[in-house]
Amino acid sequence: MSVYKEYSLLMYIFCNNTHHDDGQFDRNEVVLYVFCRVLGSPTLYLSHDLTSVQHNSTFFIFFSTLLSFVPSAYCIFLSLSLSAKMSQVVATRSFHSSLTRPTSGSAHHRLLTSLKPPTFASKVCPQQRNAPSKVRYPSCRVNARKSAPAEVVPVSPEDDSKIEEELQQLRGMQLLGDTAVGMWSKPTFRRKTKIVCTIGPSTNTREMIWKLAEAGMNVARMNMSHGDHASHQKVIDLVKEYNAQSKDNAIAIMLDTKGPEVRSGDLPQPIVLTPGQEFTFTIRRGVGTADCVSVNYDDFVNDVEVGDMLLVDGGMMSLVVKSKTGDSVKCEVVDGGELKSRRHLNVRGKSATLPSITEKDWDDIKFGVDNKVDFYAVSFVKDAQVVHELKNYLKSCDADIHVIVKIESADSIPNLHSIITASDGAMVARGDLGAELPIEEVPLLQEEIISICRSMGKAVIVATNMLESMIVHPTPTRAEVSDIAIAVREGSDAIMLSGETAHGKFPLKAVKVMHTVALRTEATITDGRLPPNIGNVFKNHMSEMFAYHATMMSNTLGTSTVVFTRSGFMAILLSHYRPSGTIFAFTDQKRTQQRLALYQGVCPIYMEFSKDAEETFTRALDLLQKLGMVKAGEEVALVQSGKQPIWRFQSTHNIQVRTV
Ligand SMILES: Nc1ncnc2c1ncn2[C@@H]1O[C@H](COP(=O)(O)OP(=O)(O)OP(=O)(O)O)[C@@H](O)[C@H]1O
Ligand SMILES: CC(=O)C(=O)O
Repeated sequence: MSVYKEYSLLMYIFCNNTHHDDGQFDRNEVVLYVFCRVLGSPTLYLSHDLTSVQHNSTFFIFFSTLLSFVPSAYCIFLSLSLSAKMSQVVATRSFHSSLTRPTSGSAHHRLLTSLKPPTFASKVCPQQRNAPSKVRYPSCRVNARKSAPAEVVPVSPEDDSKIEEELQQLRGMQLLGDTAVGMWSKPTFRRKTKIVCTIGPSTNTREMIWKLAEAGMNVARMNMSHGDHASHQKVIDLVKEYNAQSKDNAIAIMLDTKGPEVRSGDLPQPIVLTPGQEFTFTIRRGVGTADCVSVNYDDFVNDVEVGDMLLVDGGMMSLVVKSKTGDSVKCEVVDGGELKSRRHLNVRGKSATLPSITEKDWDDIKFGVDNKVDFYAVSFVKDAQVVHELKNYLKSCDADIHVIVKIESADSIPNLHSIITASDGAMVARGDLGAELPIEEVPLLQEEIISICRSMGKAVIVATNMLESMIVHPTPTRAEVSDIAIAVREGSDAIMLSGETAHGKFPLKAVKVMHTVALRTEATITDGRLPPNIGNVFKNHMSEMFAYHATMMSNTLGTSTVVFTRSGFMAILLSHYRPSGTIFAFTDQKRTQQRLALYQGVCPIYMEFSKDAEETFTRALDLLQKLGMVKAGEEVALVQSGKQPIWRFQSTHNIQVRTV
């Protein structure tokens, strides 16, 4: 069914309109192209110089756009003598006139393929020309050129002197202004992909939380499989204390539920398993001998069958089931190793028949509500029902906590779309995923989950083993570095450190390596890549259109984006379009600032809003300049859109290009 929208569009452009003989397009033409292309509405074109209107390429775009989409549209050319420094586009939606909104993919395609010169189309939305209908294989365009020297920090974590040099240089910025410069003076300020750090015995002190934040941590994760409420409370309090002190940086808090995981019991000391050896798992409590250990799940004996392959510790060891009794499962060791306390047990190809949210999880979830955490990472989600159940519970508590589903169970795979649709984002939990499913499926599923999340406008985190060797070694393997680069190129919002920061020997170095590799990789991605069907999710929402066009403008003009948000909605929406410049998200809500820390490309900044829009804009741009985030004379795309209007009518959305 075609979508009919009723609105009228008034487009006006005030700008220093320059004429280009070289066939290149200027800012006005970009703006015109962008808006005519999709809105297809009566258009008023104001220009101080009609020759620019007569320019062949402009005519081409103008008429091909209007005629191909909107036969009834009309355009008016006016010649004005304007040289204002600001170009402004205002689209006003009302319900007085009726026009068809051209949103069909084929129309888009027609327009894009008819556009000349091609450089323009490739500048504005190159990803659509090549977009496959289903992303199965890496589709990103990577330019092998070197990144700007200022953005390259040393790759080797050993090279602390160079890192320190960079930190010193950035710290110098603190002298620039009188506001706290926490985030912006750290080497995190241009990295778009966010870093999640699991906090554990290596990092649960005040000193380490501060150092992790300075090194680039954006989200602190607490794994409820370990520790108790008292130890997690201490971490939450420390992160909140850091956030309160650091006016311009915020660390989000993520509570990761234990879920229905099956683990072996406590052992007085590690047991060495050798291939061919007989070994027994029992549901009897408190057993921990050289050839038998307890399992924490009473139905374990019923769930496994003779011939099943058991994976211990994410596949570090494996055993085949040989026989069963009423309370025990006898196995033969296939791949041996050292069995320590409380290790994960997975049955290849099977998920445990436990509910996704256990009693312990509900207790932990309540703990999260009381402590106003930002995200739940829900383990072993198998279907969307459990997400609805949790969301309903959170609504009943009036708790504003976002739900990230962990994709790690074999049963979740057939339900990926419905699970992700119900959630606020997903985590590719590769540890258990690679144990429940054949390991070679993991990279393919990672790519697919990222692609689904991107097309649905949901956050996505890639987790587990990213720098595993750095738990004990100060340098990463080359394969680990490549793994980070792949997750960044695939477009994940965040990448996660687990044991590396929880109990590793080099937690800070691990964060620095992750930061450096992500930053270096991002510098090779030349333009924002839109997932092919992202528009389908929000197609009825005007904000989506403005996020899309703001992204195209920002990519074409090479600007960063400035947005003002209370709920975070518009900043998150913009993030999903992955503009190539930074999204500076100003908010007057601390919770929103904290939550936005997870989203790719978003620099969340807390600032009181004034009643006057213009005054707030000026203060925001001044602050960015003071912090060294933008320079005088630089242009930024300032977006006013979203669900909750601030300083505008519900029906009026804006993109302005402003010169700082
Ligand atoms: N709060 C904590 N207290 C004590 N140890 C912890 C804590 N958090 C993590 N760890 C240690 O760090 C290791 C790695 O953390 P991670 O979050 O990856 O847990 P995991 O048990 O390996 O896997 P999963 O993420 O699937 O629960 C854990 O196995 C545990 O030994
Ligand atoms: C993160 C996690 O739970 C996993 O990889 O299994």
